[in-house]
Amino acid sequence: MPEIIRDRDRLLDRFLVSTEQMQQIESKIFAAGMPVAALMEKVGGLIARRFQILYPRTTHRRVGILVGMGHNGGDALVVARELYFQGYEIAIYVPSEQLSELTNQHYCYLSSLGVKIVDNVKDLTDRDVIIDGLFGFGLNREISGSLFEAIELINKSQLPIVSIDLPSGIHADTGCVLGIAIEATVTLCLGIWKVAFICEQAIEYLGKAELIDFDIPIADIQQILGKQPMITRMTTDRAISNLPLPRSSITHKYHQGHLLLIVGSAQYSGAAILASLGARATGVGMLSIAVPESLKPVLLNYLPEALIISCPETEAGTIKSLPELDLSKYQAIACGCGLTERPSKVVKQILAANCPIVLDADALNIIAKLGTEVSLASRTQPTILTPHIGEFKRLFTKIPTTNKLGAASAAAQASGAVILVKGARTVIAHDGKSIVIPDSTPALARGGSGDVLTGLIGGLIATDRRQDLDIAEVVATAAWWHSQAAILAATERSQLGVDPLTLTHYLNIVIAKASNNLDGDL
Ligand SMILES: NC(=O)C1=CN([C@@H]2O[C@H](COP(=O)(O)OP(=O)(O)OC[C@H]3O[C@@H](n4cnc5c(N)ncnc54)[C@H](OP(=O)(O)O)[C@@H]3O)[C@@H](O)[C@H]2O)[C@@H](O)CC1
Ligand SMILES: Nc1ncnc2c1ncn2[C@@H]1O[C@H](COP(=O)(O)OP(=O)(O)O)[C@@H](O)[C@H]1O
Ligand SMILES: [K+]
Repeated sequence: MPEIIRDRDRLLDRFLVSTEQMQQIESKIFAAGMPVAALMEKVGGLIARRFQILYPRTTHRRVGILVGMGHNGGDALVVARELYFQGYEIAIYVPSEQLSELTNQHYCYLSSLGVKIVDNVKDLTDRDVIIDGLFGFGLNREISGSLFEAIELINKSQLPIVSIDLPSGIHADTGCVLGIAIEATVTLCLGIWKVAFICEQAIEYLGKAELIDFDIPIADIQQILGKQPMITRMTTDRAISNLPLPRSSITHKYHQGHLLLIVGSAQYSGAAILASLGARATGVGMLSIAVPESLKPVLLNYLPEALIISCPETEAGTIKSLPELDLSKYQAIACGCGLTERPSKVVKQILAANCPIVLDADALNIIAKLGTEVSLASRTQPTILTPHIGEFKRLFTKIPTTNKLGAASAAAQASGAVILVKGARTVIAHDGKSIVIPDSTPALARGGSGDVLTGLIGGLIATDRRQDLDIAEVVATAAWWHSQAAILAATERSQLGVDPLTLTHYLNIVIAKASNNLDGDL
């Protein structure tokens, strides 16, 4: 029986493949009897149908199509033929003379139909829209010569471009630009998300990315990627199912977790407020906030429900020491936002706590100075480090950062911690597995956004009561939540209107919306 479509969509959206894995999956399908030509026909048909919705003939009749020598070009030719029969006015440009067999057959048939074939890519620049079928995941070296010039010219034309599978020029496994790449308006990724779609260097080329499902059996995907794949994408249904929702009707505050935040200084009091408001959105049962004593009034003004722990402070307004505290009563501790690097003794004390701890910002710089691995060596409970790339370099001086996914997993392996590397695409690595947050917004690129995330992570860990939920899954859920709230806020207020305080207001709204949408699906 075919997979139930809704479940299939949800599962498919979590997968991420390398070129090699995609080729292995493809081989399985072909070995099982699916003819290669039939698959290309099916994929081309799906792309053509999607294209007609995105760019109807009534508004985008004149279509220019770039055709490469491999199967990406073959897909493009099937699309060309289908659109031709739907009444689009097609012109194709085929820069290579050596086409692969199947691609060549489609080319011959199109020629026989009298479809316009142009010799110069310039002749495509007066079109309404371009379809890019030059290279897919078969791109394996730098683009140069006339191909380079063709891509350059098409990019300059400012026409909308629909890329098939990948923007030509983007390497499927690294997201790197090999010489030059098509700047797509829309990219229709075929079958399974390729790694490039979560690489920061590819973001500006992908445009709006969509997955075109061509019915690869889930069992075949799982045979190659494993039942628990090494790298997965955090998706809406996955994240929502990880939240502490719905609550038990008979729960009480002491069953909803107790989070201790250790944050703030006179200089950075706002960071303490933002982390606290992030934590508040998780509904954590009890929230204790340790701050320098002079910050108590301002914190209470924002969070009257919080238990403020007034700490003795230095002349500079930083935490001097923690008062006598029983750390065993907290389900999680998050530390570092706005702390400054002075309270290193406090951070050392926290490292000895027998509960999960989240270290961010100044706490990261403190442990980097103490020696990251040495500092974490005696931890028995999970440690979560949430560096941006600058902090990461200080924490793990020997790990190269060109490949963020690789860097995060190397750091997780070296330290035993859960590593969350921030940025346009946040990555979470732990225990040989990585989770990527596939969607976000540059609206978050402003001071204070990260403080909100620290509070969210701490709050979610403290409230988590499920035994089966991996700690990295909880951390990734918080990061997904953070991005989704920013996306919603940016939609309603523009990318400029997502100051961190506003972001905290959207945290609960976005969850209510996402849960309602999922319920509506059922
Ligand atoms: N697998 C699947 O599940 C499905 C795959 N499908 C489709 O197939 C696509 C992959 O097809 P593909 O393997 O033929 O590779 P593709 O990207 O068309 O190009 C390879 C050609 O380019 C050449 N070449 C490389 N770099 C170059 C450069 N810099 N400059 C110049 N040339 C360069 C390379 O040359 P070679 O290395 O052989 O010398 C080779 O000839 C995939 O993206 C999707 O669209 C779907 O139809 C159905 C399901
Ligand atoms: N271009 C971007 N696109 C998406 N998210 C971004 C972008 N730039 C930054 N972010 C996110 O914003 C947050 C910034 O955190 P951080 O660098 O710690 O700042 P701060 O310490 O000032 O709060 C992180 O969650 C990061 O992933
Ligand atoms: K392409």
